[in-house]
Amino acid sequence: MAKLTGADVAQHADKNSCWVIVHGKAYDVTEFLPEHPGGQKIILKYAGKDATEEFDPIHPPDTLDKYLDKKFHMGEVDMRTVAIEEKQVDPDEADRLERVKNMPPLELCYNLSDFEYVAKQVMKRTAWGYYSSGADDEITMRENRTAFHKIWFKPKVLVDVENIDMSCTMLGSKSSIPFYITATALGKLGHPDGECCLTKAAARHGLIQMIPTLASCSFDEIVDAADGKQTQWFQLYVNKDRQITERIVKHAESRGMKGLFITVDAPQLGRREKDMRSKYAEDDTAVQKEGDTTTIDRSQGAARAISSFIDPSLSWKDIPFFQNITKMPIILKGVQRVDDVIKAVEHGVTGVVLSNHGGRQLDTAPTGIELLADVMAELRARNWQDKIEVYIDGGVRRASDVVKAVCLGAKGVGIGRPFLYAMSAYGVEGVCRAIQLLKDEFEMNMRLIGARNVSELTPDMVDAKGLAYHTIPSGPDMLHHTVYSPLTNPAFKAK
Ligand SMILES: Cc1cc2c(cc1C)[n+](S(=O)(=O)[O-])c1c(=O)[nH]c(=O)nc-1n2C[C@H](O)[C@H](O)[C@H](O)COP(=O)(O)O
Repeated sequence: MAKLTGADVAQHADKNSCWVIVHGKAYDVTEFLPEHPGGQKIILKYAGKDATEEFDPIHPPDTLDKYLDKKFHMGEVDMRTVAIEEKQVDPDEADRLERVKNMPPLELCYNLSDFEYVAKQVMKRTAWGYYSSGADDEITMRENRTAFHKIWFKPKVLVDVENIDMSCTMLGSKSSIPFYITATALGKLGHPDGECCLTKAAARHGLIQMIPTLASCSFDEIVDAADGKQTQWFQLYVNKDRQITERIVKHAESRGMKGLFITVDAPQLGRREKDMRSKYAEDDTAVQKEGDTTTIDRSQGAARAISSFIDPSLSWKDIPFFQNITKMPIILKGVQRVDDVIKAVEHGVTGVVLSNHGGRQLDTAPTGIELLADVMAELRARNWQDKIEVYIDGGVRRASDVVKAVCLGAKGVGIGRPFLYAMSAYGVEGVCRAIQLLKDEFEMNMRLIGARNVSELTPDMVDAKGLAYHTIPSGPDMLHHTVYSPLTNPAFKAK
């Protein structure tokens, strides 16, 4: 079949007949226009043209193959005949680079909050709205942070701590330190190289990276960006179509993934108002008009736009399906109760991540660190502590948080937003600096607590009684309040 030309596609450039080109193929999206969660405007901007650059940061590469009926796949386009729109740098990217120029040099970032401050200045609104948002009133997102402040160290003195070994193993793979880069979607919203930035930094620092299902970079791009020696895990959102899921899992295993993290806390994505607000501000066709009876909720931000495939019927009865299709260790990511950890052991999974998705799902769900203390007590009471690897994530911003989690029994700790923030202005170098800052803090903390290696970080080195008390308002957390509050931040006022 002859290829289409740019002129063929350009004839379909309005609401009545709208074709776009993505990765050299033409798609008729006319019927899809009113359903696009991101609104119609953004698609019509590229009607009859090549939309690849706009499409890539938000949509996993196989989105159209998976979700647009084949009858709307119009065929290959001879890209030599497509008028190059003067290939200008994406205007958002030009703006980002302009803002980066006014940021402090990387060496002036001394902690992860510095990166958060810089990211807020540098990122475009949709990126900051998406990355920084938590669900509803963001109580859990804040509690993720303050929970660590309720745990106090009980340091030992006069321990010979000249030689410190921070290394550990997680799921049988070596890591230079007991934290990993966790799965966070849409990496290209914050930086044009997306998740590949995280891959390169993880390789340089001997860290494990968890690759998200909803990455902006394709899965193979991320694996190809690895150095061939580093360990990568795969985070899975289970698709309603189990055949798609099976294909994805088998491919992940064939590419060398050393762990399958099944996300179990998101049968529906949480309601994140900063994400929604930035979506509205960008494109008011994304909201339903008077009399518009379609049921699509187009007011959601990037999150809902990309997650309609997730299967809300996923349940414990599905665990054998996964155990049959892969030899990878299976970890349930997003477990939030002690009795579900017990069930996980009984179902023979290898591990759990005690997590509330960074506070982006059920608001006032418990924090991973608080749950960890209860989980380990129950596992030890049954002498099951060696039957399952327990991880936590959420709100980790200091190495002392990692030390506390390991003392309480965590095998390792996932860190999300800080690496996105570090990447937004400084790319790979930013993520490497963030990791190095944590390593320096971790080594110092081990010396000061009196532990020479990770196995000496034990429960008797912390006093975690304070975890039982949920945050008593202790006055505004000005650092974060000024970063998050829409009241002090005009950028978040809807137009
Ligand atoms: C910050 C962030 C987190 C996301 C995330 C996207 C962002 C921007 N996304 S989300 O689009 O669905 O919400 C994912 C995801 O793809 N899959 C997942 O398992 N967890 C997702 N998480 C949760 C993440 O894996 C950690 O649980 C969380 O980031 C840990 O909290 P901190 O960010 O405070 O470290």
